[in-house]
Amino acid sequence: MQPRIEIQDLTKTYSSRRVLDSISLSVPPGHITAFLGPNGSGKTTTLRALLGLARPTSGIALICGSRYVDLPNPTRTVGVLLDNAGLHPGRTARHHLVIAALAAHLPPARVDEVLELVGLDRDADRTIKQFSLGMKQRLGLATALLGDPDILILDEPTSGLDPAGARWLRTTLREFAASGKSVLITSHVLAEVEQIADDLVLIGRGRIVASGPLAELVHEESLEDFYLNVMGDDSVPVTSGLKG
Ligand SMILES: Nc1ncnc2c1ncn2[C@@H]1O[C@H](COP(=O)(O)OP(=O)(O)OP(=O)(O)O)[C@@H](O)[C@H]1O
Repeated sequence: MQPRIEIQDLTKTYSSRRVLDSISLSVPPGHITAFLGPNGSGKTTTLRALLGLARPTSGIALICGSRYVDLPNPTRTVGVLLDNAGLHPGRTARHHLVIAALAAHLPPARVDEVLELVGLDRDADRTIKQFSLGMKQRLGLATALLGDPDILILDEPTSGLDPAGARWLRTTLREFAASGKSVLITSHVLAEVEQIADDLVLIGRGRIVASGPLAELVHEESLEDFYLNVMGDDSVPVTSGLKG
């Protein structure tokens, strides 16, 4: 079966600094893959390369066998939550989603559906500048779900979500995967990841350091213990260490 997401030997350098070093990973249908690693290890850069937002120095990054830019209906294929930089503070949530739906040739009725799905229906007509971090995150998720895609690519989706929101997201992603759809998610909240991920890919300083099914990689210990063991010194920021 063709992987929904396939990255092979992806390398990215910024001004001769190699931030991704021959990254490979794949996400099959029906799987939730968690892409984990310390701050600055290369997760967002990998997602940006996959989404055509950063040009790979070498290697390939494909969605359903195509580069993102070559997908005929990107919004219907893949829903993306990267950061919430695209949210205009003066627009209402509904206005933001209507514009996104029009741009993607999606039926406007879908806007009310996703507002309800993420629990923002009662706040739909408030401006985004009045939104809390978690509400912006819910709106970002609503935007990702607009096209009813087969794939979700979510960069730290739980950040800012309250416990009810985090539980809603877990349930939504599990149902999404159970229906044969695929998720690639980054997160630093390992207790959340432990509850939903099928597969893990760990990256440290631009290199894959472990990958495989969660159930095969993590046995007796917690995911946090596994992660910290695998990462070793890579999990400690280079500049840390207060001198006493
Ligand atoms: N546009 C850029 N120009 C130069 N360096 C960059 C650029 N974007 C990212 N980097 C560098 O690439 C490395 C990987 O960054 P990236 O944002 O991918 O990390 P991350 O794993 O997503 O981190 P975090 O967990 O903090 O979000 C970092 O050293 C970062 O400084």
